Amino acid sequence: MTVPVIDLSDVRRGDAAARATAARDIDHALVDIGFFSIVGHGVEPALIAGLRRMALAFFDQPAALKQACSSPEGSISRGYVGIGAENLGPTLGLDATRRDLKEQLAFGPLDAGPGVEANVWPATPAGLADQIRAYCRALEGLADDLLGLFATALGMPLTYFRPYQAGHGNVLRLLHYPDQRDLPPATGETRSGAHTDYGALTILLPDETAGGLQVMLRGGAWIDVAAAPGALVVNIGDLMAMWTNDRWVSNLHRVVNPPRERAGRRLSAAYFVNPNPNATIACIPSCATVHAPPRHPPVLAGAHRAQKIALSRAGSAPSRRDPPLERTHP
Ligand SMILES: O=C(O)CCC(=O)C(=O)O
Ligand SMILES: [Fe+2]
Repeated sequence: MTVPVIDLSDVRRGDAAARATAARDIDHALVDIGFFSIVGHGVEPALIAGLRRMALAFFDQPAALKQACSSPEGSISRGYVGIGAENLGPTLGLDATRRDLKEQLAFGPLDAGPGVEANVWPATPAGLADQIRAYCRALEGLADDLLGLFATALGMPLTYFRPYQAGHGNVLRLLHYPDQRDLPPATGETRSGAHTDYGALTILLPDETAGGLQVMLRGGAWIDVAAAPGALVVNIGDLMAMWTNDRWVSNLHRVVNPPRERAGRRLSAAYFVNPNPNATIACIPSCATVHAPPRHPPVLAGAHRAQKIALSRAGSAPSRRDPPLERTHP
């Protein structure tokens, strides 16, 4: 089994039949594996190349310059976070004591609004802020297109998810996994521990040259998430799984170390599409029946995310009351 590829070119041209086909293919992918990749997504190759170049230029700066953009105390997903400070294994209670061998730089919504935390804009490299803004604008549009297709796939009106995004909590996270010749892993350390994403969906710009991203099949085997040049990878997070009553799987994924003989770093950019923090996420009407009543109590989107971020920073995790890893089909 491989991660399916979905071409959005005809959908973006307004072809109704292509839209119905894409919605069906997305539904199958999200039921089976929780991941798919997209081509024909409309994000300009030059925008992607520019983002990658700027991100690498940021991470290549001296540590003191990066630390000057540190995530403010108490902040959720803003600014620079160094190696080992946020680790994904502990967010599920898996790999609770392991560090992720990555550093990151995160940005929230571009438009400040009530209750929206300010971004930390690095002064260098010059042009980074403009590049981030342009990429985030493009991905905001793509996220809206995808959520429209998700709504169609679930038999709901096209704009069903839009109100949940109005004061969105989307986050762009640039992720740099250093060359491991400079940073040999300690026993058990990997680029990223196994985790599920927290929100509605994630649009990942992968590093197709470096590899390393893997997703778990329902049977328990790990497979590589291979992406064609120019493709973006889409997966859903916990809140979308709850919304769909576990019809769709918020699947376990991780980033493994490169083989010892294959050096090199990995640069990826994850755009996390998070519902409004004050939105209540409860089973979508089309996803419940008398025989399959809602399985999850309603949750406040912001509270779920804050809890996960706290676990990623805690270094150890309490056991979860409500394990999200459903390995059976609904
Ligand atoms: O860098 C990657 O390829 C994946 C990162 C990831 O899964 C995450 O940060 O949630
Ligand atoms: Fe992830």
